[in-house]
Amino acid sequence: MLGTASDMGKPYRPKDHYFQKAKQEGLRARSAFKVDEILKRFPGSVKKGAAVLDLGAAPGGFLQILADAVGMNGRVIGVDIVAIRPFSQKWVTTAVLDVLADDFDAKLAAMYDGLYDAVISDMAPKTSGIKGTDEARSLRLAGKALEVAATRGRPGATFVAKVFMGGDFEAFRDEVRQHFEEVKIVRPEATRGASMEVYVVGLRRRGPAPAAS
Ligand SMILES: C[S@@+](CC[C@H](N)C(=O)[O-])C[C@H]1O[C@@H](n2cnc3c(N)ncnc32)[C@H](O)[C@@H]1O
Repeated sequence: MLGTASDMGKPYRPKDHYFQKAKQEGLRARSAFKVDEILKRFPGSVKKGAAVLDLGAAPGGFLQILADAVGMNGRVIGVDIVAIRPFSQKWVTTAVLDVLADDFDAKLAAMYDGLYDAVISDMAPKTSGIKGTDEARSLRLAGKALEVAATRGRPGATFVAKVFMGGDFEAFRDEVRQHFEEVKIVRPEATRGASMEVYVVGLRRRGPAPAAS
């Protein structure tokens, strides 16, 4: 069986089962299967009509799944430091933004100044090969995603962020617990065997509603 824990430690295979399946299904990235699995595991986490923010969204695999999940009465905003090929669905908007830039919050608010029902991050740093450095960089990106969820998420909102396990992972999970009623750690089946990545899922953001920007 492919893509399961039994793959742990197997060598990196760029053109694996999920890569081929993504190609066949017209998906922009194999990672689409990861968010699809997360949404299926937590029914109601992203509903029809929801406003969703996707951080680190290029090339757009997650966006394809999220666009279908929210439907035409929803709204999906996708940002990344690299450009995302435009979507035909009018409810999907993308922009080239660096979440760590000083003007990120202002630029994001200029795109959409409402509250989000879900903030999702698949952001990953360029890896250096130095474990501690890569873990710290991954946590910094996830930490920024959490800050956005805490300041722009509606009470009851969903949070999903990819994190490389290790380092201060547990402190980050505890921080997510302060903002969300329930926190789950998910390693989707489509995760490559040797990868240390997991998704921290926060369900039901605790109130009150953040002040309007
Ligand atoms: C694994 S890829 C995302 C794949 C995407 N979820 C999909 O399904 O197509 C990780 C992304 O994080 C982005 N990223 C890394 N650092 C970032 C930052 N500071 N701001 C925004 N995006 C960033 C990278 O450019 C990269 O496209």
